[in-house]
Amino acid sequence: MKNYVGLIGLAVMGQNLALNIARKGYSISVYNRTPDRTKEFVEKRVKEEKIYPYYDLKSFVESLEKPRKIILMVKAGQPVDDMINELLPYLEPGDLIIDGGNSYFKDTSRRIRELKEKEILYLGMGVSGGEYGALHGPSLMPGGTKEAYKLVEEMLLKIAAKTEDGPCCTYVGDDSAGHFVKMVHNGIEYAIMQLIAEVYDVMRKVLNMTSEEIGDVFQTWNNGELNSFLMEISYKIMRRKDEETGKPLVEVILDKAEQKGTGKWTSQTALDLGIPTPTLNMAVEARIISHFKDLRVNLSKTLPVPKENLSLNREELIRDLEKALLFGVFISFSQGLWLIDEASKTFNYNIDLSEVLRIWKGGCIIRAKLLNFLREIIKENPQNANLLASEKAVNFLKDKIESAKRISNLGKLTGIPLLCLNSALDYYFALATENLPANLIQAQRDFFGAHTYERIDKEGIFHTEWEKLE
Ligand SMILES: NC(=O)C1=CN([C@@H]2O[C@H](COP(=O)(O)OP(=O)(O)OC[C@H]3O[C@@H](n4cnc5c(N)ncnc54)[C@H](OP(=O)(O)O)[C@@H]3O)[C@@H](O)[C@H]2O)C=CC1
Ligand SMILES: O=C(CO)[C@H](O)[C@H](O)COP(=O)(O)O
Repeated sequence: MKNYVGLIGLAVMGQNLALNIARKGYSISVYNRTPDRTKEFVEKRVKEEKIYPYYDLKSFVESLEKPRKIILMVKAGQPVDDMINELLPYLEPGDLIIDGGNSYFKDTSRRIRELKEKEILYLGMGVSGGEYGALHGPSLMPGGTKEAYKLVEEMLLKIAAKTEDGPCCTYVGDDSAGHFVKMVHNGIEYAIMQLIAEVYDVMRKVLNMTSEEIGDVFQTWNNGELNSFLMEISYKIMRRKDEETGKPLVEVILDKAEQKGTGKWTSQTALDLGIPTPTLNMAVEARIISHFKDLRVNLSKTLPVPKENLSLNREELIRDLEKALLFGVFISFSQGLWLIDEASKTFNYNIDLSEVLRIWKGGCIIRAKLLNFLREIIKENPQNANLLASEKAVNFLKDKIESAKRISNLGKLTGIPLLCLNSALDYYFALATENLPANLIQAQRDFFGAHTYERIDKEGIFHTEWEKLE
């Protein structure tokens, strides 16, 4: 008897995804580069499940029914190419490789191209939900050919998270569409995490709230419009005590945020495609700035930061923070969706944004109650991916903008950096501005480089001789 599917890479994600697949009734062969990890997995975590370990790639591939379906859950980058190259001698035309890691979408396009020549099918599949999601139901974002997707559709729908709107898996689109959407998902994830961190900073520094008190506020918010996975884990984090010191664990964690690349790729891609995503970009910048801990410690002793003593109403401020956070989260999603839509047109992905929002509703890290509302907006006007153009968005943001402004001003008065919130506000103001000062930019460009400009009062391209050249 051959096994239905194979999975390579038994770290956090691979182990849990393999268990999830097996628990849905599929027999699965597993392989990991380091054999000890495979042994440990099978000994410690596999019980009744039809999970079969292999210690060499040839017998792993031979254990699979044809056409073979092999999921890669290995480190993104070169390891994916290495594994594909090691697998190729054992594969036949019609076999399918599914890359479930956080691969860069351009790598995925290249791999699809290269493997097509060998008649090997390939899906680039974003997986979101961390280890819990992988085990109990992640959000799955597969992209590639329909033919490849059809081979595994039934299994993917079974292992994905479920919501009232169906399984959190859909055929996202052609080529690297799946990995593109997962990349932007992560860009939005970075922004929401940073926005939550910023309101946390205000609460602890301006209101002198304890971590436990902040946890209580976060929990209350999680019962309302801000209901989301990231809000939920944040209140749980606030309450966790460090076993060694008895202090809230969050208070003994060093303030240097790491990153593996997906947020940075989102910003780089947005710049390449010419779509503004300042809030997502600022979340990346915030992580980069956080990394300069020693420099910050030194500069904090020398750089003057004027701070005002303010008498504030705690309840009012907390209400403002909640609304400001909602404002920032909405803006972050709207920037990400616009980027996905532009990529869909540029790369012919054919992505249905409403479906993307649907499959983000469950299992994934950015799942949030707000997604229902965003879907309503997109469904109302599928041709316009810019959420801010909808009347619903105008009404939603109307009562949040003042709160966001007050929090932003408070940040200035107290010297608290609010990179994401401020950028969300400025993005909103910029898009709501008929006359930006870009006329001066054009004049400057024309002055020093004869780059020309357009005029507001007549058609054409113009150049001025700003100074006589001798
Ligand atoms: N952790 C998370 O929350 C999430 C992770 N992802 C993505 O899923 C993928 C797997 O993530 P995660 O489980 O965290 O594991 P890691 O990203 O830490 O990768 C570890 C796995 O990759 C294997 N590996 C590394 N280099 C090679 C190589 N050159 N050849 C073969 N195998 C190699 C390791 O094998 P060995 O044991 O031999 O070292 C191990 O199985 C990554 O792309 C990640 O970005 C996606 C969503 C969430
Ligand atoms: O994809 C994920 C969640 O959706 C992974 O957890 C990823 O590692 C998060 O990105 P980073 O490590 O850069 O914070």
